[in-house]
Amino acid sequence: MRAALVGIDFGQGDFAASVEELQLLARSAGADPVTTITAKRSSPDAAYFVGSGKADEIGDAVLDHQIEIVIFNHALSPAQQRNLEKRLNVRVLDRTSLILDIFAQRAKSHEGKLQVELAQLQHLATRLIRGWTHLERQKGGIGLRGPGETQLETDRRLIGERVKALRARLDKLRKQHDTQRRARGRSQTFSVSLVGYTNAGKSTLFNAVTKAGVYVADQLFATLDTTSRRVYLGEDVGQVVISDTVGFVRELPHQLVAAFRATLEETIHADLLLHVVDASSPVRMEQIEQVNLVLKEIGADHIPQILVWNKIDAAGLEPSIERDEYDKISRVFISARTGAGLDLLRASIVEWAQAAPGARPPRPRYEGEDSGYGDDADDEADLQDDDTLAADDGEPGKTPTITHVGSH
Ligand SMILES: Nc1nc2c(ncn2[C@@H]2O[C@H](COP(=O)(O)OP(=O)(O)OP(=O)(O)O)[C@@H](O)[C@H]2O)c(=O)[nH]1
Ligand SMILES: [Mg+2]
Repeated sequence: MRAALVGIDFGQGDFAASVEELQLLARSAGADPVTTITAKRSSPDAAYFVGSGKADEIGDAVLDHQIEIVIFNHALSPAQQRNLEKRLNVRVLDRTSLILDIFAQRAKSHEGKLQVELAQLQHLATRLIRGWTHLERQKGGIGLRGPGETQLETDRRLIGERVKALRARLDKLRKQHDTQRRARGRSQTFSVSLVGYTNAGKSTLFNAVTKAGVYVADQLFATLDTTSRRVYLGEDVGQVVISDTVGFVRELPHQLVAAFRATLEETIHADLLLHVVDASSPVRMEQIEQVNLVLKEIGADHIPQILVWNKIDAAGLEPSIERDEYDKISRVFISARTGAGLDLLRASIVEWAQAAPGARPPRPRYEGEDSGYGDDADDEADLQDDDTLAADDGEPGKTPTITHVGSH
């Protein structure tokens, strides 16, 4: 789908990087960005977000390039979106809707799909004006409208009912997960969660560590569900559980953060976070900050972190480890792609696992077992197949054991 991108520079942050990110977001959603229109403003225009001269310029671009969709790098009010669609005669999408759309395409687990639908409906409910008949058609239409209801009232009621039903189902799933987690909590496997900005290289690192073959792509939000594997880290600590998670992004729609709290539950209950950073990105510091904001929002900011500076091959850095005695954060410089520095990272995880309260006595080592990362098929044996935690419907034998040992 041929798309025109619109980014307005309000003089905050790295504007070029944010436009570049919008291009990647648009491509991730399956759009083909053929032109990008930018402007500088001090504040958004109430009616069109951009000024009317700029709106005309966008209109010309729509005609010149046979644009089918215009994507704004900002949150638009329902009125702005409507006004723009009328003036440009083409579909207009804002940043929130774009991200919701990508999530909708990527969601694989039952729970993930419910979460995305809930977020989409909540977003839609705020911009429901009239003539929205999607749900009605789905349900069969005629006979659905209550007596004396307008179309708008019917739509509102249908959305409200669906939101309620989705919430109830997600609540039930969450309770199941809690029960499972409590049951698993008795055995004390140290758990590690990979977190970080989208595209930082979390899944690549997860694969390098576990050889799991998780989907890696130069796309935003390639991973939506939480996947976990056991990894043997040597005699001293035995097995740990490592989880790969959904990436974070600047201005992650609020509904999505809330909706994915359940998916991120493994993160909230982890003993240690590996905060993966794209060391080659010019906006890495801003990304670290954004990730920490989301961690705070989901209640995971108390968990100790190792900052994993990834992609050192692209950044021209050497593998190394830095310890900050003051803020207790270690920084490990690695390349998930080339494997450089993975030994340092491993040593760092082992250190944390050993220091954890309730660190368990080591599991006996099997004959011929290698202490390297997931080198031994046996390490993954009981988690090999379908061990996506988010989609886990309760097979205790197959699920990793998670212990919440609190902050260190
Ligand atoms: N040069 C270089 N590229 C890397 C490295 N690690 C990952 N990449 C690339 O970065 C891109 C994103 O990698 P992913 O592992 O999918 O990133 P992610 O953090 O899981 O992304 P989401 O799941 O979308 O949040 C891919 O094109 C990887 O090949 C690295 O160490 N060096
Ligand atoms: Mg990923």
